[in-house]
Amino acid sequence: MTDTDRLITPARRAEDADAALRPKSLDEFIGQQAARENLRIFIQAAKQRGEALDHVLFFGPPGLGKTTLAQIVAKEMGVGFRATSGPVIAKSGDLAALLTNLDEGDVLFVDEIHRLNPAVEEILYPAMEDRALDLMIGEGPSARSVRIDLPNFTLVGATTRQGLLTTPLRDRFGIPVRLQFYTVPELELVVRRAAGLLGLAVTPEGSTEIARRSRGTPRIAGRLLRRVRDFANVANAGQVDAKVADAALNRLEVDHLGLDLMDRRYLTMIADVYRGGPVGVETLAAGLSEPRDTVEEVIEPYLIQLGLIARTARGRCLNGPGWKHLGLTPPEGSQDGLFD
Ligand SMILES: Nc1ncnc2c1ncn2[C@@H]1O[C@H](COP(=O)(O)OP(=O)(O)OP(=O)(O)O)[C@@H](O)[C@H]1O
Ligand SMILES: [Mg+2]
Repeated sequence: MTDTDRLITPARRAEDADAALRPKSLDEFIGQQAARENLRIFIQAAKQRGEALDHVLFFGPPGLGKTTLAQIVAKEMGVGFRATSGPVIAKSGDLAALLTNLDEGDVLFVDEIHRLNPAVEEILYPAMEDRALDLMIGEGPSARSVRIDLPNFTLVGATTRQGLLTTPLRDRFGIPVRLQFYTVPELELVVRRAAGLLGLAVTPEGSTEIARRSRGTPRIAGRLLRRVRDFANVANAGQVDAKVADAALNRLEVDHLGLDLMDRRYLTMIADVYRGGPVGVETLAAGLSEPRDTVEEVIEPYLIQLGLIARTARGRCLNGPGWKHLGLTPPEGSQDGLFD
């Protein structure tokens, strides 16, 4: 099983008919209250001054709403939205073409901005700072640089790996926004809103059950809701209540915390093979046959959020709640007590 095969992966999957469920305005956007309130003020101020919004960087785990917010920023500013992504921009010329084709005030959205190649990134610095493009014309001794003015634009970057951004790039974003995992009550609202859009009847207990198992992630909430709907339809259940949701999610092997087989393999490996740790992430990744990135970006953040494991300088450790979730008791002398 690779990560993208998992029902509960936060990564995009083909089945995520994202467009239909995507909130279209700041008012419609659920949760991330601090980020939302700040954005609202910055947008209002920029509009009052008749300026483009300062450059915005959204960072945080997959599926929390970075792309959605980027689109909302453009909508709320009343400007055009152009989207691209780090790995797609191969040459500096590609970026130059994108930038010179922007209209005044436009949002240029660069997804996975930590994956820009360094030559392309160089072009971005003067573009962000002075809204200008420095192009080299000719080669050798006769080469000269010409400066082309760009329209005022807003760069909106998104990344799951803020730590991989170079400092000069990170420093050029006036508005850095960290997205947080959603609380269960927030995810209940996400589920109810999505159910409304899908024309599906869900009881409050049904939405709680789905929300609790959605790993703090609206993308997963939407996906689980669609799967639960399939079970409900086939079972001729008039509405999704806690029982219908629970039965469906158990069948899908998503447990009551939202963990699946991969998470349990990860936890079990630390418990059984490494007596609760500490164990290095490389070792765990090798044992699970998963890339280290997947382990760090996809599997661990939610387990840490739940307090089941801890990342320490010496490696990963299973915490008390982690042992408990597996139905095991920590061996004598394990690291457990430290992280309870
Ligand atoms: N605040 C929210 N309220 C309701 N639905 C949301 C919210 N945030 C995200 N969603 C839903 O979750 C889906 C995933 O969001 P989005 O694509 O913006 O995540 P992302 O952070 O860009 O993920 P990735 O890192 O994979 O690009 C959206 O299609 C949307 O339906
Ligand atoms: Mg995205």
